[in-house]
Amino acid sequence: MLNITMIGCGAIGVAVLELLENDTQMRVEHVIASAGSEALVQQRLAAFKNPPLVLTALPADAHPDLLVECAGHMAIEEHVLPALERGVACLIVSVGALSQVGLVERLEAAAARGNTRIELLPGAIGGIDALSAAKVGGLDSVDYTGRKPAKAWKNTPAEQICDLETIDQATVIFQGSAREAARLYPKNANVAATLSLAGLGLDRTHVTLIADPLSEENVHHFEARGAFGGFEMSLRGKPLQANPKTSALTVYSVVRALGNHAHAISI
Ligand SMILES: NC(=O)C1=CN([C@@H]2O[C@H](COP(=O)(O)OP(=O)(O)OC[C@H]3O[C@@H](n4cnc5c(N)ncnc54)[C@H](O)[C@@H]3O)[C@@H](O)[C@H]2O)C=CC1
Ligand SMILES: O=C([O-])CC(=O)C(=O)O
Repeated sequence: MLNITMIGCGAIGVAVLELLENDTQMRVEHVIASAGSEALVQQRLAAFKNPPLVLTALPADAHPDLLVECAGHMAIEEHVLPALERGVACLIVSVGALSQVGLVERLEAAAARGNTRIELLPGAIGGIDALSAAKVGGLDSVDYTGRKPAKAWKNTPAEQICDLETIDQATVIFQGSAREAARLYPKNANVAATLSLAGLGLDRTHVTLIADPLSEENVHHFEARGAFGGFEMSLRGKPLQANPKTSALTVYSVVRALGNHAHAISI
């Protein structure tokens, strides 16, 4: 039985727990919540038959098989770095955090000292296997467009560019590098950062972000060209009801990755 600790118990975390509730090969034993939110998290877990224990940090004597982050960018510094140092293998969805200068190197160094590994999950996007394979032969360009319903851009700098309540057509709210996208739209820049890390890097990956009042999906489209040829992919993700900024595929990506650690064959 794979013993898992999960950081964060919001839209992704609760949905992952629901999917794993009756699994016989893996179990989330502990959930790490932000200090002060323990009661709220307990409430979210009330309907589970056998809920995980809620903590605010990984206890010093705990050695889960895997620590999976489903919380947000701050959790990488707070929980993932120290867990790697202690030799706990980590999986993360908040890949956008890695656009902070120096964080990739710090994670690598912590994992090396702990003799363990960190895995960056594809989350809301697909095709990362093909993109990172294409990188081996050399890439010329990677262009990404993220299109989401207008309400998904609430509380972001998009509010200074257009009135999200009243726009009646698709509006470009950002064009630039993945590095700048991550700085301005951290909660929506995980896909851009993942494509950058798999492909041409944060400065050479071109990003366009669109607020679309006519869309009910989170559409991630990218086009890559290089020595291998070219490919493009469009993923029309359904947003989670509990958090419209997050696509449902992210939940399934976490469950798939955990399953790949628990099962004899990984795919
Ligand atoms: N790679 C990808 O494609 C995607 C990645 N994400 C990432 O996943 C994160 C979580 O997404 P949702 O579940 O939709 O968000 P959410 O806001 O519904 O839930 C996040 C939960 O984590 C908790 N949390 C925040 N910081 C924490 C910390 N330092 N320690 C412990 N708990 C903490 C919050 O209190 C909240 O309950 C997002 O912030 C985003 O960075 C989200 C969507 C796609
Ligand atoms: O679609 C999603 O779930 C999240 C997203 O765009 C991102 O973080 O880049």
